[in-house]
This record gives sequence, C-alpha cells and structure tokens, in this order.
Amino acid sequence: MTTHLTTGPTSHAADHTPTAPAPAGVSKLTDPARAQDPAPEPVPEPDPEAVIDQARAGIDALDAEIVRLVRERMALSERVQRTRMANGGRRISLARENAVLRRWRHELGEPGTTLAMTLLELCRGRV
Ligand SMILES: O=C(O)C(=O)C[C@]1(C(=O)O)C=C[C@@H](O)C=C1
Repeated sequence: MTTHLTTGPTSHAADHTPTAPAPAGVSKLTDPARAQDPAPEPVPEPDPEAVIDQARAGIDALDAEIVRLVRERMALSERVQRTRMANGGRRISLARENAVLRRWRHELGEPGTTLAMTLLELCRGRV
C-alpha cells in the first residue's frame, strides 16, 4: 500500500465513495487498509438551552462591566465638576453636555441620545 498523508473520510474515496456503502464484508473493522482511519467526528446539534445560557452569562458579565464603567464615569465627572466650581465655575457645562450628546447620537442614533441623557443625569448634580 502506498503511503498517504491524509486521513479521514476522503482518503479512500477511490475505494468507497462516502455515499456508496462498502462492499459486503468489507468494513472499517474487517478491512485492514481502513483499520487505521479515525472515525469521523459526529457534529453535535447545538443545545438551544445551552446556547442561550452561555449567551446570557456573557450578557450578565457585560452588564456588570457596564455598571462598573458608569460608576467610574460618575467619579471622573464629579472630579471635573468639583474642580470647576472650586475655581469659580458652574456645576453644569451645557456646551460639554451637548458635545457628549452629539457623540452618543453619532454612535448609536437617537437611542444613544437617550442613553447619554441618562448618563448625564447620573453624573451631574452629585457635587
Ligand atoms: O465635562 C464636564 O465639564 C463635566 O462636568 C462632566 C459632565 C459629564 O458627566 O459628562 C457633567 C456635567 C456637565 O454639565 C457636563 C459634563
């Protein structure tokens, strides 16, 4: 027998095509030429509940990370506001808020504006 580099279902295509059944009495178990072939891996059907559980675990982890980032944003915002007020400025900067709103709208459309307004509500007025 010649040396072949490939393994798997196609390596003996000349002997038995995948669709044609092996001749009677010649199977992977009885044909010495095929005894070394690994059995083709069965492709498991994805379990929908497992897919959903895994995706939800990812969502929960992202939500926790987003909350952490929002809190970090609140702390930075408070620092800006405190520093501005300690130097004779106002707590609110409408020009800056408009720039923030525009950026979120550019990224996410109108719901981005709503999200940014909620963020600003969380961040401003805490000093
Ligand atoms: O960037 C500032 O000047 C801030 O004070 C921070 C911030 C914000 O949370 O984005 C909060 C209040 C201001 O009205 C504008 C923006």
